[in-house]
Amino acid sequence: MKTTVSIIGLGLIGGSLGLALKRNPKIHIVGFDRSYATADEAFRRGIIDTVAPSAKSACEQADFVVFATPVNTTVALFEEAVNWDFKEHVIVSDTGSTKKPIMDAAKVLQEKGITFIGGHPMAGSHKSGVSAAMEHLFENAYYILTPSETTTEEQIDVIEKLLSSTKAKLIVLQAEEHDRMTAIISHFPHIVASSLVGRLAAQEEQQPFVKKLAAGGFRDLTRIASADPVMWRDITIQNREELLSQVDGWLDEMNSIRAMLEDNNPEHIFDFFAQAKTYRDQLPSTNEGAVQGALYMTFDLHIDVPDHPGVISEITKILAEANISLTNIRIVETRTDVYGILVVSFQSATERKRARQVLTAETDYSMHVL
Ligand SMILES: NC(=O)c1ccc[n+]([C@@H]2O[C@H](COP(=O)([O-])OP(=O)(O)OC[C@H]3O[C@@H](n4cnc5c(N)ncnc54)[C@H](O)[C@@H]3O)[C@@H](O)[C@H]2O)c1
Ligand SMILES: O=C(O)C(=O)C[C@]1(C(=O)O)C=C[C@@H](O)C=C1
Repeated sequence: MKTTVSIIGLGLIGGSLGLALKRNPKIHIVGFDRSYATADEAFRRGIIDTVAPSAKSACEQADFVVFATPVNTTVALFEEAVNWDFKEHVIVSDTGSTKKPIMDAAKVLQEKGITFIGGHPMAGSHKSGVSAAMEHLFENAYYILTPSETTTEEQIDVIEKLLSSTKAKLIVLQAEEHDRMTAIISHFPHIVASSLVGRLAAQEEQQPFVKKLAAGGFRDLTRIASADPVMWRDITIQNREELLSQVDGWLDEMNSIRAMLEDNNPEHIFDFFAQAKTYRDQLPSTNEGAVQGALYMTFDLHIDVPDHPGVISEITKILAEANISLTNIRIVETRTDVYGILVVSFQSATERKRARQVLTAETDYSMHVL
């Protein structure tokens, strides 16, 4: 007998979860998305085994349900779900980036005897939608579970077993501590990234050339500002209190930076950067085998390539023939000589190592891992 898992919302996270759960041959996946085109793509890509006609129908046939919708939608769906006939032993979970409001909203289900355990895989991307879904997305990432007071050890064991094929590091946290920590390392940094982009846009009129100068540093720092605004609107609304406290801390920090600039003391300025460097350098890194922490990790390979047409297809052909998938490819346009730098990103350090080996064997380009 297969376990039926229903996924509601088949975007980046729901789709990636489907792919990871499909590694387990004993799982049958039913999917529902409000966009039929998305559900159809999920089916065609083999992410789900069957498309359900409604969220209700998907939920009523499942042993395990995961809501992978934007967090305010998940709350609204719980209110509807009170009237659905879930299986008696079902475990319901979600993937939302906030946990306390989701746990509160799930109380209506728990009052009906339904087991709800909150979930949040700490891995993602600025890309959204089913087309961005990846089987490996959660590997080595923390996957936070937030049980309620009534959750039993046995129920935690069941959900941990079900999610084991994600190869994520499952950990249990209280919803409140989850929301405090994610405000620090994810939600507030997202606001800062979007506001840096806003500052650039606001000053473009006076400095029309400025955006062309926005090179590596600005792009690295603001990549996440390209994420889906619906998802981030919902997260911001749900984690407002923690975000207000982060904004207060940031305003204090900016005031002390202002004072530092007024003082113009080289030692203090050095210390400011040195302390940040020391702390940043000891955070989980992109090294082989490292755990994917709160920091999004890309496994980039920098390749010095001659600036001639066809070079990208040469590289991608070699990689495709070796069955190595890449997650991103871009040219860094900071050079003015005849060589450019092609940056190719992979899903893991192992894939990057293999890519380097095959490219070394088949080309004479120099390559660097920064
Ligand atoms: N993107 C990330 O980096 C990330 C990481 C971890 C967790 N999360 C959380 O996971 C959830 C999903 O995020 P995502 O990045 O996959 O978003 P996404 O936009 O890629 O996918 C969301 C999907 O939900 C569908 N949907 C919306 N309303 C629906 C409804 N009423 N019924 C059925 N389907 C509906 C959409 O059509 C879409 O396919 C969010 O709660 C988000 O906070 C996101
Ligand atoms: O890497 C990114 O693009 C992300 O924003 C992923 C990220 C994060 O902040 O780390 C975003 C929200 C999720 O809840 C979890 C992961």
